[in-house]
Amino acid sequence: MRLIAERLTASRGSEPIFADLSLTVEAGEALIVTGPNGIGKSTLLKVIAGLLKADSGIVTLDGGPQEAETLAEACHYLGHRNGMKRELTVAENLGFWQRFMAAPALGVEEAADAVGLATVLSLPYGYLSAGQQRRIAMARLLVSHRPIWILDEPTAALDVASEARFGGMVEAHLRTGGLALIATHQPLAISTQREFAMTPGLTVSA
Ligand SMILES: Nc1ncnc2c1ncn2[C@@H]1O[C@H](COP(=O)(O)OP(=O)(O)OP(=O)(O)O)[C@@H](O)[C@H]1O
Repeated sequence: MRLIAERLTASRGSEPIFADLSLTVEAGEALIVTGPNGIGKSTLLKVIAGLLKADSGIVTLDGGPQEAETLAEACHYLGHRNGMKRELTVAENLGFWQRFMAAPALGVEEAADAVGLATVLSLPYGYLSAGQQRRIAMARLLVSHRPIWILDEPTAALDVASEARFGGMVEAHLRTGGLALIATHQPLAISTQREFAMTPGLTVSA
């Protein structure tokens, strides 16, 4: 499996953000997108996930799962927001995502346990601390199977132990043939990674 973005050009409003940007991510690999605030990392991830339309260029998945008709169906996207309802319990939130995404993988309890939070399942999500909320958002990646993980600053708000646990989660995902595209300002504990540095000046490739 290979994720290929070719000559992507994107803008927000009337503002050009990047042009002719190309990258490839292979199965088993994490591509880490870095660069200063406002350079366009989140925009790039949203375009690749199919959440924003590019002005031009194409994103393709070579050798992806046959059941996925679109790239969006083959990926988990975790943005700055966690995508959880504050009033629902942690278990209800994870259960919702498991049903919504289909392709169930770990059970809700197992996924919460994998992020070290098996004890908070019956609490309203809104009661959790910022770091705990982010960890439960990561558990969402485990309750259904998607071969592509697109993650925007996933470790913001995490403590050191949780950063290490996150690195282990991504490595396990890569070992089973998945791939990851991750925007971050922080070093990540992932051994199989390659950096894609976005710099001022609009044409880049990786
Ligand atoms: N909804 C929007 N409408 C208009 N402009 C936007 C919108 N969202 C982002 N932008 C602009 O697009 C540019 C790129 O933003 P983006 O969030 O992709 O950057 P980033 O590299 O992810 O930044 P950061 O490191 O701060 O998260 C910024 O100049 C930002 O102001």
